[in-house]
Amino acid sequence: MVSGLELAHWRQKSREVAVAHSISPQEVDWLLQAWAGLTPLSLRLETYKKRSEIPLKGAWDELRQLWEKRLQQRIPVQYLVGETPWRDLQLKVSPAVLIPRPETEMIVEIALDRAQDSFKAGHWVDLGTGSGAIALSLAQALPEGTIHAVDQSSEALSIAQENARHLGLTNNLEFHLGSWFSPLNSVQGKITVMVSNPPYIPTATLSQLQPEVAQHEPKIALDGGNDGLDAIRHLITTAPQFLQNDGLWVIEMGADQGELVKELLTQNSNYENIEIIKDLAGLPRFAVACVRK
Ligand SMILES: C[S@@+](CC[C@H](N)C(=O)[O-])C[C@H]1O[C@@H](n2cnc3c(N)ncnc32)[C@H](O)[C@@H]1O
Repeated sequence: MVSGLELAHWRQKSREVAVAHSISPQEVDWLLQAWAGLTPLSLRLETYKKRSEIPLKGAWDELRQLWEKRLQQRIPVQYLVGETPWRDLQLKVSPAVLIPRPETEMIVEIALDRAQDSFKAGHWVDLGTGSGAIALSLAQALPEGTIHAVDQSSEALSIAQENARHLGLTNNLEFHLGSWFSPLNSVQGKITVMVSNPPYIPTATLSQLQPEVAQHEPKIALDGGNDGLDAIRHLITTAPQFLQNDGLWVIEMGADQGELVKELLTQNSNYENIEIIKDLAGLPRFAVACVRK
């Protein structure tokens, strides 16, 4: 237990320290939401200040230690609290999975918008599912469909499965351990939509990323090989064998990879209706194509 006033004082000080460390002060509030159960509204209006006692999830000292860890070890706050909001889901995360990014949220709408109505009851795949963010959103939106969530990391797949159980989204979701399409022989040629946010950062760039990413997020989720396009090339080459004729191919990529990805798709005679789509920041972020065989 802690008083509202004490918490407000700590919050104010910590927000200042965050700015001095080039960390968003918003992160203090995320910690307080998770640790003290405060709502974004009560934080914004500071109504929590009037409360004489606020129950905490753990010890008051532990919260302060977590914040010190955030500052000194540059551990992302989402790993410290073990969860993150994404779209309308609250997802468990651990250092075994990439923290799902806000810019990825759009990929779900892109796939749902462009999929023909008849695809909605078909087989959808989320390749490199990580925390399960994309697959779970699809499972929620497509009760008639079957969503196959694939990852090469067994630890990541366990987190995705835990998220599915916790959110009650297990009915139309299947989990597969393995590399890209390789565990999906049973649906070969029958997949209606492939969605993937694969690793796409060039290996040499990894060490230049901010410490929160470079030191704490899983390398398998980030490293896209020499030019960052290893996984994307593989998905372009193998998808036509696994997707049905007319099937939809959707990926997220690096903001500077749009032209290259478009060229790779254009060079492959199995793709048409190639489209590069910008994210909310106006950066080319998604590639969509239709498989024609
Ligand atoms: C950029 S993360 C995306 C995670 C999640 N889909 C998201 O958007 O937050 C890439 C994911 O691909 C997985 N991955 C890397 N190589 C893979 C492979 N060969 N086969 C399947 N998954 C792979 C990683 O483990 C990681 O979970």
